[in-house]
Amino acid sequence: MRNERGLLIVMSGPSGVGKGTVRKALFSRPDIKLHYSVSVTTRKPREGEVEGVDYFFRTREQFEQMIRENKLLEWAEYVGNYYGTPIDYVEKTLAEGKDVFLEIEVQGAMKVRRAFPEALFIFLAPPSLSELEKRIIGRGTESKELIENRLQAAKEELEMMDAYDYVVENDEVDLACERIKAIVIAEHCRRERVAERYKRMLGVE
Ligand SMILES: Nc1nc2c(ncn2[C@@H]2O[C@H](COP(=O)(O)OP(=O)(O)O)[C@@H](O)[C@H]2O)c(=O)[nH]1
Ligand SMILES: Nc1ncnc2c1ncn2[C@@H]1O[C@H](COP(=O)(O)OP(=O)(O)O)[C@@H](O)[C@H]1O
Repeated sequence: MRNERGLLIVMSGPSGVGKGTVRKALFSRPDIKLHYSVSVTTRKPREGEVEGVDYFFRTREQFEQMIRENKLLEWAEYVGNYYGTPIDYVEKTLAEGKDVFLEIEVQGAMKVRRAFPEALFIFLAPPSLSELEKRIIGRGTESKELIENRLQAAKEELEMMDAYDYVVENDEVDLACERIKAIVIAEHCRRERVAERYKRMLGVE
């Protein structure tokens, strides 16, 4: 029986690369058992987004209160809105031995690295910059000005790729999911082997 803490998996990537799409595809597969941490945001809901499923939608005042009360594992301001990870869900789920999946931007991911250096960091990358631009524009959820801001943010985010443990190309959604699954399985195996070797060295079981 596994009674160790679960694995914290952090996925980032530039706006429009397909993080939301890949995450939803991952969570619709019965062969991958991850637990999604729903973030809090001050951004307005997009059409079809559901409170408590896509995000917890809050006012700036409510969000700032959560910061003051230390209810967030990390938070960041991104293109004019706050985004943050509720700490209680992450702690509780990891303690139950379950793997938690965060889909967050790069500044927040670096804060998670400080709090959870053992977490697994995956960067979702586009096949090309022109394909990325096509996807941001093609999604059609933002105004022209916001698209410009997101494209600028995306270029800065791409520079952070080096800080991640793995880079996964999102050329096709199913392939990206397969790669993430393979990384998570390999990481579990590696960590279990390391723990076993260490216990043997100490002479404990
Ligand atoms: N730091 C941080 N970033 C988040 C969190 N939740 C979502 N994000 C990121 O905020 C950025 C904007 O998210 P969103 O407005 O939903 O747009 P989209 O991901 O580009 O479709 C994305 O890079 C998300 O990964 C969070 O809890 N913390
Ligand atoms: N592998 C892919 N191939 C083609 N289009 C994709 C792929 N992944 C995502 N998309 C499309 O790109 C757009 C942005 O995807 P989205 O998941 O909203 O990105 P993000 O959450 O990273 O901002 C959407 O219109 C989505 O359907």
